[in-house]
Amino acid sequence: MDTLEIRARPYRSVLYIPASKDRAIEKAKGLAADAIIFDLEDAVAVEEKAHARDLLTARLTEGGFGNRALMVRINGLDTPWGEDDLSAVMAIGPQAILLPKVGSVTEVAALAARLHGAAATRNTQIWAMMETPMGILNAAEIARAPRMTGFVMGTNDLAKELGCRTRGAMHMALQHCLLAARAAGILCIDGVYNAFRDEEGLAVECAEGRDFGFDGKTLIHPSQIAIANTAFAPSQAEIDLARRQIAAFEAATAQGQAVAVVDGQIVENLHVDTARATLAKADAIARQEAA
Ligand SMILES: CC(C)(COP(=O)(O)OP(=O)(O)OC[C@H]1O[C@@H](n2cnc3c(N)ncnc32)[C@H](O)[C@@H]1OP(=O)(O)O)[C@@H](O)C(=O)NCCC(=O)NCCSC(=O)C[C@H](O)C(=O)O
Ligand SMILES: [Mg+2]
Repeated sequence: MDTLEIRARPYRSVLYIPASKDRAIEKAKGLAADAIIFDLEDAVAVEEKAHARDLLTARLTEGGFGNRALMVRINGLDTPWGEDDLSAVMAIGPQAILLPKVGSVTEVAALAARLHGAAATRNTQIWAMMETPMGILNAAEIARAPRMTGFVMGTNDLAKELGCRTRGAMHMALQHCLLAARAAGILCIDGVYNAFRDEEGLAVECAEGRDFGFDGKTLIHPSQIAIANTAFAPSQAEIDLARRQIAAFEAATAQGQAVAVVDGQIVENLHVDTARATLAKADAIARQEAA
């Protein structure tokens, strides 16, 4: 997939749903999340792993999730559940498989080779949880792995591995993964905000993630969706400015100028690229919300 195809849909809100919770799976059909991660890994207790796998297979086969992007986070292939998860997922062929705790490009390439062999997964993409020190260090290579189209930051695991106590202490890792993702033309989604009843705190963290350049935020509760959808969408002021920048630049170039001025700031061809990307994102959101 090329970058344009990858960016054809929004990923403002990416909701985790424990695959063991049938009620939550059903509820997802009416939620305004842009994407859903059905989780077989950390949100599912060991005793429930097999039940969750069977339930998810049944629900995904039934369908009814509309236009949302659907991905499945399997257990690591080095765990007792990973191979069974992969077999189940290969029969369904979701849009993407999210591989946890990725440490190297070799792990992704091995998974990609296996997907190649099954008809249902011919078009299945791979996403990587970026949440181990080795994974972060290898981010640039992982971002270029076969079938790789997105990173999800795993800030809980990363904090555990680093022994750090604040999000600020992970800024370097977050930005390193963003650099790697952008260099490869793939998506990059921010980590979860654990205090799911603290709406103000979530809004602050979403604003920071948007300022950094993330495409959206992973979420753990339906009440977080609207906040992320607002934070990661272009505002009306940004859309208006983008239109005025494009118009001013086109008028300037028609007169042989390479630079226009809008609101006291220069507008060059690179700013017009950004303005067009803003409008494309707004269009993608409108299409998603109309579907
Ligand atoms: C956090 C929760 C355990 C809270 O659950 P609960 O107390 O039951 O919430 P509510 O009573 O407020 O629920 C209200 C209704 O909403 C539905 N619900 C709740 N959560 C979800 C959801 N995620 N998706 C869809 N629907 C959801 C409830 O069923 C209620 O519905 P109804 O009864 O019809 O009114 C719980 O929200 C939860 O389990 N969240 C997901 C946790 C999870 O997925 N964790 C794993 C991902 S985080 C992670 O691993 C990140 C990464 O790897 C890292 O390292 O950082
Ligand atoms: Mg994790």
